[in-house]
Amino acid sequence: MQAGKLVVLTGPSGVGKGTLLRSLLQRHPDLYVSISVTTRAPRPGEVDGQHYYFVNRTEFERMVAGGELLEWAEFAGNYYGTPRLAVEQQVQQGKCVILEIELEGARQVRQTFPTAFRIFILPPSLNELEFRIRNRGQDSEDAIARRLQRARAEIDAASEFDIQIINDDFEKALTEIEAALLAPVHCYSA
Ligand SMILES: Nc1nc2c(ncn2[C@@H]2O[C@H](COP(=O)(O)OP(=O)(O)O)[C@@H](O)[C@H]2O)c(=O)[nH]1
Ligand SMILES: Nc1ncnc2c1ncn2[C@@H]1O[C@H](COP(=O)(O)OP(=O)(O)O)[C@@H](O)[C@H]1O
Repeated sequence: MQAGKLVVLTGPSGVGKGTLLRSLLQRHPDLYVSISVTTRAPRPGEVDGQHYYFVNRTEFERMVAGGELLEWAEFAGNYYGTPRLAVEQQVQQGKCVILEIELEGARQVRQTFPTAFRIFILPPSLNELEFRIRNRGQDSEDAIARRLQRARAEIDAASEFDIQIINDDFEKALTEIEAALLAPVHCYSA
């Protein structure tokens, strides 16, 4: 793979990764955001092949065994993974590919693709994180508890990443991500 065109975006559930990415894509349509495979049930409004590829555990395990995933992890009781082929094809075509994945997956990518640029998004506080997850209104109490429990360990690992961005003021965080991708990663030109 071409060096420097793979970007990993990690941060606790509910910190705003998806929302930041949607805005980033609007401003920079040339970016390619990888579509993950998951065993999680679709949320209302989520479209198969657009937000995720929704599969059952047997199908997911078949993909793992077949080497079809660049990385994968279990998160809050479900499997999540990055389809390898699409990412490799997009990088070969010169695209800047963004993986929005959790900590274990990010660590795997560091082993297999050490030149990937890795960004960690932090919440202003754990209280605000919990507020955002609840306010989003998409998860059961059990799913919220699992996400918050995982959030603490993820936040503790933030220093493993190339940069840390606090998503407090949304526009400021977006501008910081843009600046990071513009300068060292060359995902697009000014
Ligand atoms: N390792 C890995 N994590 C993923 C992948 N896709 C999504 N995730 C992460 O899985 C976690 C749960 O995602 P999701 O159920 O959509 O919940 P949300 O992040 O709270 O909206 C998040 O931290 C995602 O970044 C993937 O392909 N691989
Ligand atoms: N800077 C911000 N300030 C306040 N709320 C935010 C901010 N960024 C995102 N949100 C909100 O937080 C919730 C979680 O965001 P989301 O993008 O789903 O998080 P993630 O993809 O990291 O799980 C959403 O309701 C979103 O609108």
